[in-house]
Amino acid sequence: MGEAPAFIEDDLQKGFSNGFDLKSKDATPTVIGNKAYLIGGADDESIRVQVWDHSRGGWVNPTVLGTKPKPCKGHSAVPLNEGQILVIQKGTSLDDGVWFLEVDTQYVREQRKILGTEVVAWSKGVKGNAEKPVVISGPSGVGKGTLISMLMKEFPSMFGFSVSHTTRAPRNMEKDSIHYHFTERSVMENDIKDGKFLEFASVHGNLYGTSVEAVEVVADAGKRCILDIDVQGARSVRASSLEAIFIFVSPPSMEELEKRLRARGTETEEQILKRLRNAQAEMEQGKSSGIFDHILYNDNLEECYENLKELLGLDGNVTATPKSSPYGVDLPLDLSISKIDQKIIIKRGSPELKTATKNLIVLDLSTLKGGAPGRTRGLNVYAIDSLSDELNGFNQLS
Ligand SMILES: Nc1nc2c(ncn2[C@@H]2O[C@H](COP(=O)(O)OP(=O)(O)O)[C@@H](O)[C@H]2O)c(=O)[nH]1
Ligand SMILES: Nc1ncnc2c1ncn2[C@@H]1O[C@H](COP(=O)(O)OP(=O)(O)O)[C@@H](O)[C@H]1O
Repeated sequence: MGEAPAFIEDDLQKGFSNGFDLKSKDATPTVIGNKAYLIGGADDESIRVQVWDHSRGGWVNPTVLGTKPKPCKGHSAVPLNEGQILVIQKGTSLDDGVWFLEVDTQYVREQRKILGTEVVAWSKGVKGNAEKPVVISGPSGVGKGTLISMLMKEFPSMFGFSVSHTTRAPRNMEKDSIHYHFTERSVMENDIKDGKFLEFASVHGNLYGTSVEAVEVVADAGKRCILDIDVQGARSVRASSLEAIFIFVSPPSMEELEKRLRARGTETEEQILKRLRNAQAEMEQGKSSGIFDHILYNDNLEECYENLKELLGLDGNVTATPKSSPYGVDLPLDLSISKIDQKIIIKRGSPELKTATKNLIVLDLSTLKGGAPGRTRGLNVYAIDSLSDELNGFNQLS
């Protein structure tokens, strides 16, 4: 698995002229298809990646997307079947040390077309049960914010709000970095150009957007992400790799919507009229675009909230998922890795060492969700005493 084919062997014989220290074990390329990926040799603040493209017969410096892992004292790389390379950093904590380098996923292929260059993308692996993020859309004043607040209040450890960026001015009670990241248009436009946004849209004359970081922060906390975004944003997210549940909140009537918007008292008359005009189009798109999995009618608030909970599977006795152990554990410098189906076994100490109690850490990759841009969620991590019979005959990788 992942052994260097002849073309790589030839290049190794000749010696790379790409500045990598091939005496280091970490400089062994990982092969996927007819390309080899050399990970290592930090050039600045992050780990460097180079690609050997056999069809072009040369080394390529790819465009590297995503938050990059910090340089570390070494790593093990394991090719996965899904166009990804699992990179486990030695000498770091398990929370920070599990990364996926996407080299041929749908996102990477799309970006390759857009950018016209070789592309790879980093995505950090995070624990948790990988419940799908929840996208909530609907016209201004329908009650999205109210419903989300109720959910966050009842299930604070389960949900995390994706704090959007906006160029609109803050309302009286709104706090920067809690309700929105209030931003200058020029700053936000530059950040969009730099690929920092998962989606963005112009809504009611202002720019709004979800940064990749906004959803990463929630995933890192092991929580289910809630996004309050407009229909255009929902369409972009639908087309992305985020794999969310899409809910459109509809008012009982346009008259009631206007009443709520006016009663909220946060907008000028001009802004209210603009929001009501846009509401017509949003209602049509919301109900007919095929983007949304569910339409929720917000007539009676309590009833609507109960329906929302039912959609999210929260209507029974729900307890927060316990944090999976052994997070907080350090990945030692002398670890060895094996792969059995969808499980990665990390053994502390060299392969020859006898396994001590709880010396094996299992990374179960079978429930992974998401990926670049953003985190790879659903990493299941646990410690075991010894390899059971079913795990016998595993394939030593490094
Ligand atoms: N596309 C997109 N829309 C957003 C984002 N954040 C908020 N919105 C939408 O922008 C619209 C206006 O939001 P806001 O100014 O808070 O007004 P409100 O809907 O009346 O509370 C709403 O439809 C939000 O769902 C975002 O990050 N991306
Ligand atoms: N079912 C409902 N019945 C009456 N008023 C509601 C209902 N749901 C929300 N509201 C009120 O309507 C106003 C707009 O709600 P809000 O959550 O701010 O909407 P949005 O976030 O969709 O713009 C708020 O004053 C809120 O208290």
